[in-house]
Amino acid sequence: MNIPQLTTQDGLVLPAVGFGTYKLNGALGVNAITSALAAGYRLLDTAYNYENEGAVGAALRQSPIDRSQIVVSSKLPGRYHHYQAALQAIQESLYRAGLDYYDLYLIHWPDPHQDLYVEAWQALITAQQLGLVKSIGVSNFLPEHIDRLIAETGVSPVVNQIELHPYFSQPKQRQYDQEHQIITWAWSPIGRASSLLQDPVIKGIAAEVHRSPSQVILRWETQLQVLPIPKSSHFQRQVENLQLFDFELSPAQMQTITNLDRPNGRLQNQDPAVYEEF
Ligand SMILES: NC(=O)C1=CN([C@@H]2O[C@H](COP(=O)(O)OP(=O)(O)OC[C@H]3O[C@@H](n4cnc5c(N)ncnc54)[C@H](OP(=O)(O)O)[C@@H]3O)[C@@H](O)[C@H]2O)C=CC1
Ligand SMILES: O=C(O)C(=O)[C@@H](O)[C@H](O)C(=O)CO
Repeated sequence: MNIPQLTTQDGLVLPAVGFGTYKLNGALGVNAITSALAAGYRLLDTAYNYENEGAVGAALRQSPIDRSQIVVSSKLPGRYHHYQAALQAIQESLYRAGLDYYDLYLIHWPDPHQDLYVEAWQALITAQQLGLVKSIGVSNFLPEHIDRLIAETGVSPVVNQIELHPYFSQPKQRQYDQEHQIITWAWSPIGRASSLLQDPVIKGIAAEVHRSPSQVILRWETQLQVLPIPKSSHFQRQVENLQLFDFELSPAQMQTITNLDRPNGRLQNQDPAVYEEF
């Protein structure tokens, strides 16, 4: 499958759609991730807190695809934001996966009340210098958090992974990321299979373009220059969620979907200004 590519400000080449692995654990998880690689995914998103970096590593070893062809990304939990703890957690992440490097490593949440994310960022910078990770980024960071990282370390994240779907389309954060050459990734890009997939507006456009609701949403994200990371444990859906590049949404269809944005559109009210996850 021919997937377009995006290049980060430090030269990391990313496929325009990746594979989310939250809840894909154990042998069933390994099977689902192996199946995703067979379907054509070349970007895997995991996290220390998903407790499945081992499953990701096992799937990578089972796959005939060379490691160098796959972008593997993981995330640092809030309980390891102190510098030394963060460096050890990144090493532990690698041991769990059985990898000698991650292509990308993100701070999972800023946890602003704890206020250690700049220290965590300094550890990610060191991990990159040591070759443990090729590129570094953040997740769930607001402009004020990224401004501080840049002001205090001089190093910008290359990726910001945030909640983004038609009910929560994040225009301000997208604009900020774009102005700073940061690639925005969409987590829960199809709204975690909530009522979004049944939305009559989405279903109407899906009928117009002869695609599924999931494909319409993911295509809308890629046309916004956002990189979605849908998760599915089923091969057919994994394939469906990759088949996004042989059709196009018109400007009017794009705008109609963007208009679905709601002020309280988050799935679980996880506002990074106040939400903390450890
Ligand atoms: N950085 C962060 O804080 C966060 C990061 N993430 C990352 O983002 C990834 C994706 O988000 P996630 O929350 O998993 O939600 P998604 O929006 O990817 O939705 C996943 C759900 O949609 C179902 N599904 C997938 N494809 C289809 C389809 N074509 N038609 C109908 N249903 C479908 C899946 O079911 P089934 O598996 O049965 O097919 C699953 O229930 C995560 O896996 C994780 O890697 C997620 C949350 C927070
Ligand atoms: O899945 C993730 O990456 C998370 O950060 C979690 O917070 C997730 O959003 C969740 O559902 C927690 O209930």
